Amino acid sequence: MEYAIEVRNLTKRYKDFTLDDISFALPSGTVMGLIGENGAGKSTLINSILGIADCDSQLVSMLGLDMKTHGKKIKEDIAALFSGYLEKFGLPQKKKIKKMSTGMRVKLEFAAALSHHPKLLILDEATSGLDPVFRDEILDILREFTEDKGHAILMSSHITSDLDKIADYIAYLHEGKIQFIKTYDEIRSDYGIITCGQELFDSLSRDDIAAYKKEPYSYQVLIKNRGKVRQVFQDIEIANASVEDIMLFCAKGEQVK
Ligand SMILES: Nc1ncnc2c1ncn2[C@@H]1O[C@H](COP(=O)(O)OP(=O)(O)OP(=O)(O)O)[C@@H](O)[C@H]1O
Repeated sequence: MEYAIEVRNLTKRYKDFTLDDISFALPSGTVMGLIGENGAGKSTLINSILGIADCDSQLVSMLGLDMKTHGKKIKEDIAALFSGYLEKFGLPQKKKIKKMSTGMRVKLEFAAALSHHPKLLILDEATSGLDPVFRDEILDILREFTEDKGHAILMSSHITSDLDKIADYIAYLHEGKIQFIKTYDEIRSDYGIITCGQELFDSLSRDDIAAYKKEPYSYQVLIKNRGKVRQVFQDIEIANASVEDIMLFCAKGEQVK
């Protein structure tokens, strides 16, 4: 399989934060959504991959080339967009551009980035601050981009509903560590939510509980081995867990010890 991005054992240490031993591969022709709460390390990961931040790694390769030895060539074939891109990089903002709405400006940035015909797009919260109509237009542009099987996208976003519409894989980063990288099919078949009382909660295998929330008279349980739980408990109701549910459970729920 050809990979648009391959990262092995990437670690980046700040004084109070460590992006810890990250490994993943993004197949060509696919879109990976990078999610995680504020401060989880999404921008640090993207900046490390792009060489904007120094990091330790065994391998960072993009479009089949090693970033250490072919950084210049790789950068010709990738486009990276960040939130507030124009401001951040001090690009000339002519009056006409200044007068544009945020939505128009972001569309312009995408158009400019794509006009170089990149093979890989790396987007860090690039659509944040846009209303649903503009975000939808950007998603259409991204969908068109991925129709070419030689193209790929890595995009961080807090708007999980956007990722639901476009991503093939979801990578969930929590406190500097990758919690999982899964396809939507895997997420649907692996995870589920059970609302239950103490008795059922106690009889669930601890290995099958990803996280739970205790409510006054019941438990909300995010299970992670849905098929196995279903085999044991044939009559219980298991609701589907969205990517947002999983994030909320893992970030705010309790873990079994
Ligand atoms: N240059 C830096 N020096 C020291 N610490 C940093 C630096 N850049 C980021 N950090 C820390 O690294 C952690 C991860 O930050 P990062 O911006 O990667 O998270 P994020 O997942 O992108 O968050 P957000 O969703 O809020 O953008 C934070 O605790 C942040 O304070």
